[in-house]
Amino acid sequence: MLDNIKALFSMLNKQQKRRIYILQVLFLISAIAQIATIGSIAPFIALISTPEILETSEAFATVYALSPAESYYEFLIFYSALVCVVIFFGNLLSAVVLWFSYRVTVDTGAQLQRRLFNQYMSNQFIYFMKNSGSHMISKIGNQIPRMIYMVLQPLMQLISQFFIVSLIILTLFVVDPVLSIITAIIVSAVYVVIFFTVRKKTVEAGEITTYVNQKKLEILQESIKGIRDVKLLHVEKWYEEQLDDTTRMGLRANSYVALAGDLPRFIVETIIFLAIVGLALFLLITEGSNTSIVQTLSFYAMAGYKILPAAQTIYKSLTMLRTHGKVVNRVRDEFIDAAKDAVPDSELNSSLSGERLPFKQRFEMNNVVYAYPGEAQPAIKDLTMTIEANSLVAFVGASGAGKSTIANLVCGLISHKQGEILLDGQPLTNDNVKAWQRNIGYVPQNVFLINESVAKNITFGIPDDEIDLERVKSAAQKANIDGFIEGLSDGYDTVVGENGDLLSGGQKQRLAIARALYKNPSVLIMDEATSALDNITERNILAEIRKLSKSMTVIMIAHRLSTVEHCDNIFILADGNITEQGTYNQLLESSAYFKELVYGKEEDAQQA
Ligand SMILES: Nc1ncnc2c1ncn2[C@@H]1O[C@H](COP(=O)(O)OP(=O)(O)OP(=O)(O)O)[C@@H](O)[C@H]1O
Repeated sequence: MLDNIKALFSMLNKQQKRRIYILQVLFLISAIAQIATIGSIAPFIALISTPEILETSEAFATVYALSPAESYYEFLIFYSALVCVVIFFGNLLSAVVLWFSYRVTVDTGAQLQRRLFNQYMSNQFIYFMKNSGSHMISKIGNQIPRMIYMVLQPLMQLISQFFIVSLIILTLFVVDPVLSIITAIIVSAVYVVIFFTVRKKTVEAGEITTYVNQKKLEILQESIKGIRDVKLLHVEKWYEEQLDDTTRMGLRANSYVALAGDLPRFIVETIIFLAIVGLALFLLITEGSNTSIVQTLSFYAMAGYKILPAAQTIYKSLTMLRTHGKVVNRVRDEFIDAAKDAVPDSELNSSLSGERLPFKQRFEMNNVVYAYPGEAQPAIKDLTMTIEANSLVAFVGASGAGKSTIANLVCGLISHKQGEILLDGQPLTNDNVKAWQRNIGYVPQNVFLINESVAKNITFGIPDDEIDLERVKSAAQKANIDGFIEGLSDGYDTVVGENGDLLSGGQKQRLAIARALYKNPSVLIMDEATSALDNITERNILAEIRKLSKSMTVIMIAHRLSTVEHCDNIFILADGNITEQGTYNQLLESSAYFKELVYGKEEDAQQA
């Protein structure tokens, strides 16, 4: 458990630690205030039950003399008011400290979530290819809140209640050392025995909770995102049962932890009640009926009334720490892992604005080698090529030949390990890659759309007040989707549904093209970006793209040869390298592979 607490503190920054230390001081002050409330009740009861105490007790006589009261009743009112003030301010202070404690812990959680998200975002593109999205979502959305609510908050409660219990026992010790030691031993023995009896199962319950949270997320993502397959395979019931089984497993674990946390209360409550009854009988037998018995009993009853919930909270907090402690180490490890290859925070940019790298002549790759992390075989092998600025080029090749990998290298989303990439003769490095990326518009194979308006999908990532509607319309026109958008009920304000579910595949692709063009890129990369379009729409877009390529470099990754006919240069890729290049007509002459592709196409056309 100490290991978990250390791990938790290792994640906090200086300010967070300072606030937690301040909180400890406040806990101590609040505990002292609570003790004052206990201490003020017993004399009050004595004063009511025995008015003559004002003369018999030296302490009462002194307070009476110092007070403005001139009679017993006036003093009773004065003392009652004093008790009320002590109780009111004591509890007010405790409430304020509790509020501050929640603020500090919740704030810490929010900051940690933001920091982990920032670390994820500071990673290279490859990090997101290696790590699953649900894993990252679960860390931020699930495990950090669990760490805050199930570990940090219980830890703070444990410390605050520990102060209260210790001070009560200390006060009892001053009043009656033997009795206080016996109380402390009995109460702690009950808690310790139960804690050690249930601790193994509570740790297991914590592990089950971690598993269940992750599993539920996966089941929900799989079934909802893969709804088409789920429906066609008729496996809705299977997913429902999976979800139900997993949820039940989690609930069983949680109810065990809840029961283990509440169980000792009943035992300790009974013991304390019996102890007070026993004490009353003992005092009656040894001292006879007198006022000091009432005073002593009310003091112990008040102490018991305060000590019981405090001890219970300590125990429950310990059970929570035991159950969920491991989540802290997991989050800490995630911070370490995500920080390994993260770039410094200052290099992250939150807008499109910023310097662009001038690109006027050519893009070159010289003997570039790229292997995906953990892969023995490079995906790109000793590749050399030149793309002239403001030209229209295409990459053609079999599936897995390396086309998308080249596109990622051109974008600087992945970094080559050998060889060099030159932009107008200048090497592409970590220092200029951001400025280079501002030049690039990328249309991916799988279009990602957000559940927002058409305009926001085109301007993706731009703050609302910076959206330029004229530019949006111009991009839509070039992508051949302006007519469709204007025909929609809300035009550019029409919401497209989650991942564009209210649109056809071709409409999604054209929105993605408009999004890439909105950036006014000097390089446009289209990764199979017209595959879902009908022939006429594709022809219209390609005509537009050809016009654009007079003032923009266009790189197309293509399976369909119809898209490459008018290219200035076509690169044929096989097994991570360029095997041939030339114009459409040149390749028809020189490349057997290309010829086969074209003949295939012609045969298809004839069949159609
Ligand atoms: N994230 C990755 N990790 C490991 N290997 C990868 C990864 N992505 C791609 N590869 C491998 O790199 C090689 C090139 O893949 P790439 O996606 O670039 O091919 P492609 O020509 O674009 O294929 P397709 O036309 O099917 O999209 C393939 O052998 C592929 O298995």
